Amino acid sequence: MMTVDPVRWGGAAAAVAAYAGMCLTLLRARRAAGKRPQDSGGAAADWLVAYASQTGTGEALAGHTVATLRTGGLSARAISVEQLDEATLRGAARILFIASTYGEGDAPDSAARLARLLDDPGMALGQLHYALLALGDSTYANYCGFGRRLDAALQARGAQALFARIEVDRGRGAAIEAWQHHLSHLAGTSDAPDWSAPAYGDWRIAARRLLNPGSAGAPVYRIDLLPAAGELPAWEAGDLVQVSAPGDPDYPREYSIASTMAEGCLSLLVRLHARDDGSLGLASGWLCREAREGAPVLLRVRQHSRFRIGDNTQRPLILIGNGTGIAGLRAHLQRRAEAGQARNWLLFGERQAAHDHFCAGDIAAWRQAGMLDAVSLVFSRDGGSERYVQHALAAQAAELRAWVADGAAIYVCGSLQGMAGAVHATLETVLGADTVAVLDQAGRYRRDVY
Ligand SMILES: Cc1cc2nc3c(=O)[nH]c(=O)nc-3n(C[C@H](O)[C@H](O)[C@H](O)COP(=O)(O)O)c2cc1C
Repeated sequence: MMTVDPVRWGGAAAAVAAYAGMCLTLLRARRAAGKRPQDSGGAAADWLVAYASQTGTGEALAGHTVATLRTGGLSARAISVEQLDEATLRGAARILFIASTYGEGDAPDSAARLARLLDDPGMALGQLHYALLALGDSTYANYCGFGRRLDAALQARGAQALFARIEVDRGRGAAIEAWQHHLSHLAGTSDAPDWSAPAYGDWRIAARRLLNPGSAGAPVYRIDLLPAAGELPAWEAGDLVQVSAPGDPDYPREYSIASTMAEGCLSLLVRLHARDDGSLGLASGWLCREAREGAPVLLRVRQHSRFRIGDNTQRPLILIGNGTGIAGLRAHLQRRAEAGQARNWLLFGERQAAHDHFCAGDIAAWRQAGMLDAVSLVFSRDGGSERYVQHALAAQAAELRAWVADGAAIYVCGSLQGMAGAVHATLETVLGADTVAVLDQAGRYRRDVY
């Protein structure tokens, strides 16, 4: 489904005229870019592909975009918008932006600097030609909110669009094909590399266990999966999977992986979602209830580089989460235990210790093995003085400062509403907003929130 503003595509004649105009603009842009026998790939690339991506879809599309431009002999390089500094932005002649949206119409974490730069009324970008691929999900009220704001801000600063913004609804192929089509024109090639998403693999449910019997919240299941044949594919702690549910194969659901490869199976923690009318969510209902043990599952592993350990291996880790967010934190803690990295502090929140103490056995085992320095468990309905993880964090402000001074990295996994925003605000209160921004820039503050 192509989701470009319908007004722009209102009449066939207008569309044809617009298309002809666009081709002219592209032709000019291509001439201006000049053809290179081979790509320098260096800092002086003619085309920058700047991605603002949270979970890697935009980053992967940026890689494909660069590859397509290079196929046509153009010099191109992909960078995260985190690396887009003021001098680069003011000096760039051509940038292709790929921007996803998070929260309720928010920018991904990596886009904080870009948003600040574009807020500067003194920023003039008359020299810049750009195009924008906005990634989003039309079930959110603020569909492609950040991409749309970015587009408006670029135009307000005088930048000129090479073609109209393209919006991609939940990864739908038609919009991506439209983007590819424009790129092929830019690069003057019909020989674009294959962009197809990796195929789903055949897996099966090896085991399924209810983790919170008697909970006041919705049931959460641990689901262990194995490939139907052959070896486990490679993944790292922090990575995600996409599951294609039979009732809704076009919209894969993403889950954080809760286990390490060394454990020999891929585990997910899935909360059974019930709609207002009592019917079960399509994907979670199928995974948690309808599919039997042994049932086939179509699944693919996705790298989530922003939530991997990266170069934080030697650092102390502060791991903060709630609910099924323990999944991503569990994979990291298990990996740390396997690697003998003991400086870990887990802060985890749920409702009642008696029912919702997810991963209690793992936590006890890590503690006993000396792999967890500190554990702060907060059960909001048990009547303690600390109700949520952000309150536990605030109550231990001195420890938090000491850990960060000692080089710690902070990993947050779980719900965006209620948890991640409040944790962020607490971090800013305790550490200072500047320090949090520096940690973020340095890859020492990583989030997998949903
Ligand atoms: C927690 C969460 C919040 C989201 N909020 C929005 C939103 O407000 N508007 C929207 O259009 N898409 C929203 N999305 C969808 C993402 O923008 C979409 O999945 C995108 O393809 C992700 O790209 P990325 O992997 O490059 O970050 C949200 C996704 C998640 C997981």
